[in-house]
Formats: sequence, structure tokens, C-alpha cells
Amino acid sequence: MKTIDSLGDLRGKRVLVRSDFNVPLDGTTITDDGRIRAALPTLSRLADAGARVVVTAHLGRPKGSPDPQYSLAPVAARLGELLGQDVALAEDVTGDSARSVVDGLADGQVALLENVRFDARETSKADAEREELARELAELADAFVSDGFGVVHRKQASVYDVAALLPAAAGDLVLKEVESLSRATTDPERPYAVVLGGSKVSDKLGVIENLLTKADRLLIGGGMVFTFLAAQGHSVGSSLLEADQVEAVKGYLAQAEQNGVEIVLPTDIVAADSFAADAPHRTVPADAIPDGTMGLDIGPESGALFAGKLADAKTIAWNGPMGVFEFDAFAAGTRAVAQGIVDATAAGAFSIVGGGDSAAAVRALGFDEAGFSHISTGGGASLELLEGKELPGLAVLED
Ligand SMILES: Nc1ncnc2c1ncn2[C@@H]1O[C@H](COP(=O)(O)OP(=O)(O)O)[C@@H](O)[C@H]1O
Ligand SMILES: O=C(OP(=O)(O)O)[C@H](O)COP(=O)(O)O
Repeated sequence: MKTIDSLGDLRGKRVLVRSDFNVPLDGTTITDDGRIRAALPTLSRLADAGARVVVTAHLGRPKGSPDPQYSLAPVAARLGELLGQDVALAEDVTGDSARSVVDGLADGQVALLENVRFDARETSKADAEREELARELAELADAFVSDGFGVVHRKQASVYDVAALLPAAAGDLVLKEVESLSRATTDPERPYAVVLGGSKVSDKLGVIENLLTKADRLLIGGGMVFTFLAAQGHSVGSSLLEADQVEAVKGYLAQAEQNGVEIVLPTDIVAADSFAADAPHRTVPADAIPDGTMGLDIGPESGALFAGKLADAKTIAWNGPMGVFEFDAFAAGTRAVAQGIVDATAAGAFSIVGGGDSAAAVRALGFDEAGFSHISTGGGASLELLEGKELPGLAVLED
């Protein structure tokens, strides 16, 4: 991939950087700033080189128009603290405010454009719409650096289309991620175990088909579980369920058996009366989730089962918390899996934890990051790399 060095002397040049600042928020408080910290090497390097740095990023999944709860204002403030300079936030993506903020930049200064997903063209399926936004973004800059690893699997205007319009390069985070993950993509040491959880179920069920040709064991937890339990004919109460994926999951289960891949499902579930930190809850067998309750964590028996399935693994990839770890009552499954991975890593396994929330969970639960071989800022992106897909946001940066 092209590197920042290939862009030549950047003093006085406007450099558009795509970062992934999709951080967890509690109101306007950032609860984990890992993704902002991960962006600092590239941003500092560009600023130190005298570039005028214009950062574009998304936060959450707003519906294609401005929505204050998804404003990047908290990110601009935190980024400013970490960089040791004020970071101006444009009020729009490519409008008057963006142009005036960019025009006001001095060499070495960093500014942030408002949430790029406030513009519906960013995520449009229509090439012409995305390209139009990409042209507007490109007008704000002389070069483009792609450094939002967590979003390089998205064919979106600020990730994919803009790279064709400006001299473009991969940032240091993207290079580091691809290099670290390559150890699991090229000839992983076996047994190779993949742990999947989280809440982006429809996005991530799709990776399973390819993983069934790569991994030896698939451990399923988090919001993923219920589509599997439904595929086995069990009722899942009001748990997260992708009803239209149940047939596909039946196919995965059959394929796994054919390929000799072990799919490990939880045997017990912590079922709650509602989605709340203090919701009444109890541990139930996974095949007997009572109507009117929702599974918010894997149970203790499953935590031990999963840790056991990780103990002898030599390569481990984990994306997606095992439960709603943000609430103490539903964090035990995620803790058990994290501990299992730390123990396996100490015994010689190569381990990758990927995803904004998974990485945040590891830190929030007090684990030392050094206990894992690589903590990736991308969940979906790292999974798609591991399944062997070509990622649009990386393909456009190829030399
Ligand atoms: N059983 C569950 N029901 C609902 N949400 C869940 C469940 N298990 C995990 N989650 C949620 O999944 C979210 C993270 O999912 P995801 O975005 O897919 O992970 P990552 O950001 O690590 O890629 C967390 O906020 C967590 O609360
Ligand atoms: O949080 C992200 O991905 P992840 O949850 O898979 O780690 C990225 O910012 C991508 O966000 P998106 O899945 O809304 O495109």
C-alpha cells in the first residue's frame, strides 16, 4: 500500500484524513477513547510535517441528516486535549463552515469536520451520490490519508471514493493493523478459534460462511447467539434475533458439520426482564429462555465452556462482547472469555481482539492490553480481513 512518505513534502498542504472516531458515549461523555488515541501517531506526524490536517470521521449510525446526539463535538474536545492544541469542529461536512474552518488552518493545525454520516451521500448505494460527496471532500484538500481502519470494509464516500480523487496513502494505523492481522490471515497456527459476539448481528453473520473454511472452532456469544438458537428450533423470548437470517444459519450449522468445524454455542444464558442495568435476571438453560425475557449475557457454565475451548488454541480472533458488558450484571461472560484468551496467550497463542466495543470491554473490565497479542480498532474490518475478503478501503490504497 502507498504510505504517507509517498505524498512528498506536506508543509502547507491540506491533508484530508479519514479516521475512525466511532467511540462509545454515555451522553456526551466518551467512555473509551482508544480509537482517538490510536489515531494520534498519524495525526501528529502530519502536523509535525507542517500539514494542515482536516479530519473526517463518523460517529454511530445517524440517518443521513444532522442529529445532535451523534455530533463529533466530544471527540473534537478530546482530540484537542490529546494533541495539545485546539481542534476546531466544522458545523457541517463540506459546507460553508467546513470551508471556512479549512481556510483558517495554519501549518501544523488539526481540524475536524462534523459527522460525515450527517450527509446521506456518505453511505449511499448509488455510486454517483457517493462520488459527488467525495468530490466536495476532495476540494477541501490536496492529499488524502486513510487511517480509519475500523471502517475500511465500508464502500463509503469518505473511505473509498475520495481516495480516487486525490494523491492517497494509508496512514500508520492502517499499516500497523494490516501487518498485525496478517499473522492470522496467512497460515494461522492451529487450532484456530474464532469468538463472535456483539450486536451487529446481521453484518457479522455474513463472515461465518468464509470462516467455516478457515477456523477450526467458532464460539458464538453476545447478540449472535439467538439467531443460532432459533435455527436449532428454540424460542429466544425478546432477545436480539435476526429472523430473516435463521435459514442461513441453519446452512452454516450444516456446513460446519461437513467441514469438521466445531461450532460452540452457550449452554446457559442470563435472561433479563428488560434492557436495563438493574433489570431482574436469572440464569436459564439456553434452550429454555422464558417468553418476555431477553438474553443479555452467556451464563457461567458457558463462560467456563468457552474458556476451555480456548485453552489449547494457538490462534484466536475475538470480535464482539459476550453480553451487555456495559452493565455489571451482564459482564461476566465477556470477562470469562477475555480471561480465557489472556491465559491462552500466556501459553503461547497468538490472539487478536477486534472492535470498538470489544477493545473497550477489555479495558473497562480491567485487563492489561499486553495480555493480548494485538488489539485491533476494527471489528467488522478485522473479521472481513480474516475471512479473506478484499476490503474496498484498502484496495483503493494499493500501489
Ligand atoms: N445479548 C446481547 N443483547 C444485546 N446487545 C448485546 C448482547 N451482547 C452484546 N451486546 C452489545 O454488543 C455491543 C457491541 O457489539 P459490536 O458493535 O458488534 O462489537 P464491536 O464494536 O466490538 O465490533 C455492546 O455494546 C454490547 O452491549
Ligand atoms: O465501530 C465500527 O465497527 P465495529 O463495531 O465492527 O468495530 C466502525 O466504526 C464501523 O462502523 P459501522 O459498522 O457503523 O460502519
